[in-house]
Amino acid sequence: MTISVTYNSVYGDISVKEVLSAWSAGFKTAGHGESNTGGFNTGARSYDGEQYATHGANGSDYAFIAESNASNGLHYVYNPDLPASSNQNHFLWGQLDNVKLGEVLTGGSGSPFGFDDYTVSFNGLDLSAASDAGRAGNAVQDVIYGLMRGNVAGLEGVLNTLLSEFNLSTDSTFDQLAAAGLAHADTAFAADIGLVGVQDAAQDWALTA
Ligand code: HEM
Repeated sequence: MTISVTYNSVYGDISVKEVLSAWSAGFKTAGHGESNTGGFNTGARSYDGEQYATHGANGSDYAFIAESNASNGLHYVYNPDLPASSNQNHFLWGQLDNVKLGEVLTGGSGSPFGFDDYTVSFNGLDLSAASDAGRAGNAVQDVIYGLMRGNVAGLEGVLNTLLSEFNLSTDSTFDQLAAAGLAHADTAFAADIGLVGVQDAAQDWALTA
């Protein structure tokens, strides 16, 4: 599957790396654990679904959505019988296709996650991990647990691998990705920003991306 990127047109002349780093700074850290578990689209205490999302800590609105194109394609293993630190505990497996970054998380508890303000969606990441993958050497875990701590290195590595096939990298701007046919700007996002209460375009986009 080829990578495809949908970005808010206001970020067109900014590099992928700069946008990731701005998101990371805004997200701070989710401080994951009992107090900030994040959740699956299927429900607050569920461990499986098509999407897993969480937002930053300390009042940050920055958030991410990890998404599978497969029905019920992402699974979290939480086994209270194992120590929390066990490699076979607290890990994410399944098929990870898309990572979306933005601000002001919406949805969840049975409905699809979205954002009031979209930044970017990286689609076609094509990562997967088996049910017994554990944490070590699990690319799905590396990318998502990284983001949960505001660390974009795992995602950036995956993007660089995919973009290098096209002589592009995370140093490229979104408009350069678009010129290569890998990305498209969504001007509807830009129009949406600042229009308080108008969320339909963002929601539609979330469902069709
Ligand atoms: C789906 C992506 C998720 C990943 C990659 C993930 C990963 C982790 C990791 C690596 C830890 C640290 C374990 C340690 O102390 O070494 C942890 C802790 C924890 N996670 Fe998750 N987690 C995810 C989602 C969730 C969800 C959906 C819940 C609950 C609904 C949850 C509940 C917890 C709790 C309660 C702890 C603290 C456990 C303890 O200290 O005893 N996590 N998680």
